[in-house]
Amino acid sequence: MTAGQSFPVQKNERIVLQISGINHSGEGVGRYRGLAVFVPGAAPGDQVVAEVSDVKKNYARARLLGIKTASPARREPECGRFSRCGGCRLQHINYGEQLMLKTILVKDSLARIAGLEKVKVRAAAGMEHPWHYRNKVHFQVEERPDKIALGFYEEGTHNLTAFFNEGACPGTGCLLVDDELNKLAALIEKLLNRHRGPFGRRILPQKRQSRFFRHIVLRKGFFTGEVMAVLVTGSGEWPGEKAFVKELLSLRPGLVSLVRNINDGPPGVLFGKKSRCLAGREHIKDRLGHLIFRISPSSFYQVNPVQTLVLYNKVQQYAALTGRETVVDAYSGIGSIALFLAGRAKRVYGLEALPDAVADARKNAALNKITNAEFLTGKVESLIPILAAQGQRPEVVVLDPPRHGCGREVLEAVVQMQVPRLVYVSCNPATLARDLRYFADNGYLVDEVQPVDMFPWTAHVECVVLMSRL
Ligand SMILES: C[S@@+](CC[C@H](N)C(=O)[O-])C[C@H]1O[C@@H](n2cnc3c(N)ncnc32)[C@H](O)[C@@H]1O
Repeated sequence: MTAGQSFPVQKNERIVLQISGINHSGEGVGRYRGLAVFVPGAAPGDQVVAEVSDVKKNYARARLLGIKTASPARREPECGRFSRCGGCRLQHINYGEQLMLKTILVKDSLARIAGLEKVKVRAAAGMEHPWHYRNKVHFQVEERPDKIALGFYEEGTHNLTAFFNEGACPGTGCLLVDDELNKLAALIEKLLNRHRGPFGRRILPQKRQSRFFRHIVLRKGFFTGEVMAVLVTGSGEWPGEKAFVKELLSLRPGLVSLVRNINDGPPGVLFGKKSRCLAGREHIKDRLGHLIFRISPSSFYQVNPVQTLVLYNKVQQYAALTGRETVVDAYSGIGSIALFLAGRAKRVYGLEALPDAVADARKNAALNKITNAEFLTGKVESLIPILAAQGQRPEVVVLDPPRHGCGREVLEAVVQMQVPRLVYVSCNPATLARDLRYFADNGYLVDEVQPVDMFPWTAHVECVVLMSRL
């Protein structure tokens, strides 16, 4: 809108809107008198009646009141908690259409943010069975006066949607999570209630920060079946701990790892610094392709193992190694990409900030008898210039940063190294587009983008990108 112009819609106005796409949060998008209007719960192809709830300079947001004409892409959401629980955003859209929308989302981000309209974006690679794919889940714990409940917070709130032993679908858990982990979570909730000690009864729900039981994190080695449970609690004595452990192990004798993590820090931080193994070992193992990985409670490990193989195979294809190359895997986590590529490279360096993950990566190299991989602890920002100063000239650099993308220093250092081939793995199309613009302005051709659907039914999409130095 330019100064002096009035807005095409007013707050509380009812409008009829044709929905033509989705935004990066999975909300339906339509245009009303030229203004983009976002409608949560609307599907592309719907004609909806909506009430405007918020008007901003470049867009408005509206509440879905009714559907005048339903899109052929609509489906009945599978989960009774859809739209309350903030996890899934696209359960009302059929899976084939979702994949198309995610491909378009990536294309649009590259065009709109980076001006890269001509880049080849392949169709998003989807799953054959897109349910119960998550090998990791993190439940919030709520201490109510009457019980302890596990669940997820509703979008942007601290209201817990409980997942087990109550409500519309008791015991079903989350449809994205591995079923064995759902069952384990339901059992843990029951046993926490049985062995909770005096804490829950003392604490009022509004004082959430001071709650003793904070989170339950469950992980499973999808290809090994090994399961880990981490109970994140405050530092106080838990009188029921021994009885809880004993009963859990008698009911789940195959549990490979049971850990208590102590966290007295602010509520936004998942893990504290101290952990104690309550049973079994402090890690689990998983297999990816021909490799075995050990995974510690706090280490990053991709959550969709089936699609991780699709992603890593693409990375391997784009890296096009012949056995003579030096490869840098920046943001290497527990070393999975570095080790995946090591068999086809002369030497691989993994760069990672988290000491626990680097320790896992080194153990993973030994476990797989890989001797040409070296893992360095520190920020990629400082490690890449150090490698460059040592005279390393990698033929391939893989970048797999967190959602906020690469720091400017990383982009500059990679360009200065004159790396012939870059493979960028991203979980955020917006920061990916920003970083690709930088590479395109500094001597790189963006050859191809492959979106991979790591998170069906959510609005997230992962991408692998190949770039070559002109
Ligand atoms: C998206 S994960 C990728 C992990 C790994 N490539 C994989 O596929 O499992 C990003 C990783 O970057 C690490 N990290 C975040 N910021 C970093 C930085 N500035 N320097 C080095 N590592 C960083 C995180 O600890 C995390 O392990």
